[in-house]
Amino acid sequence: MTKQEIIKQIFSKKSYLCVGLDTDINKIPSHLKSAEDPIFEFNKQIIDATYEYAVAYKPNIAFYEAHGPKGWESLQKTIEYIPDDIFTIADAKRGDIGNTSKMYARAFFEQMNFDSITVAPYMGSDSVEPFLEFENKWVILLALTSNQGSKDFQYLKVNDQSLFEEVLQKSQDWGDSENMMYVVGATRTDQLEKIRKSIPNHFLLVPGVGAQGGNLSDVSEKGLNKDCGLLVNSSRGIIYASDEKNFAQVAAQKAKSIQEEMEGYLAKWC
Ligand SMILES: O=c1ccn([C@@H]2O[C@H](COP(=O)(O)O)[C@@H](O)[C@H]2O)c(=O)[nH]1
Repeated sequence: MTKQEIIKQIFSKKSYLCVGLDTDINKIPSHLKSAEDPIFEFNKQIIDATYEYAVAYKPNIAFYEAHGPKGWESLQKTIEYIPDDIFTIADAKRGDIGNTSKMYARAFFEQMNFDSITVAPYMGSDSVEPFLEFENKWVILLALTSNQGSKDFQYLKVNDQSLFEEVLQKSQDWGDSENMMYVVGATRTDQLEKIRKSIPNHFLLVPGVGAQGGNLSDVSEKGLNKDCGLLVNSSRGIIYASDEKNFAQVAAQKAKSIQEEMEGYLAKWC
């Protein structure tokens, strides 16, 4: 999917919501557990209910890998079910020596046809570049993550700046705002203005609103640019809003209320 296609979706739906499909068999409503593929059945109903309000879906690959071959099958069915006009993110956090990264890229871009994949920058340019060789596919590079442990390394000083700033700067040599986005946690808004200044045109994937306590208003005020430039993810806050039979309806209400808030911010800041 191209940047222009992403922007078109955002302004037509008036939403920059990404729904995270972190589907945990232990958290899905009990009436679905007798289905042939409960994980896919849950995802299907969540997608049907939230499609109107979302521009992206982000299955976190760990939740599927944990079930072995059956989990990969649920993931494949899920990705095939997501409508073509929706941006898809494989939250896989991959990255290895070049010839291995190439295989990861083939798995997620060719076999599963994801639009994008999250990649860890730690192994450097040759671990990221193989993902950038695919046309209309995106690398979403981890920059400043939402978890507590981000403080262990990401703020360490390197060349007079924080390591995450070094990642932002150095990676400008690898790709551009047409094929690279960055992960910046919603719990890190104290850095967001500065990040937006240093990469004015890139999209940011922002996880951490909802269950992790990040604030959508703050993220939007500091992170929006003229093209929107944000995909804000919520997983548990939407998909597990209810564990009753009406879970999909409740998920839709949650997604709708986030979309309505986003509509206001788009009108104000873009
Ligand atoms: O910095 C990061 C990078 C990735 N994630 C992932 O996003 C979702 C967040 O889920 P919630 O339930 O909305 O908290 C999850 O898949 C994480 O692995 C992140 O949270 N922070």
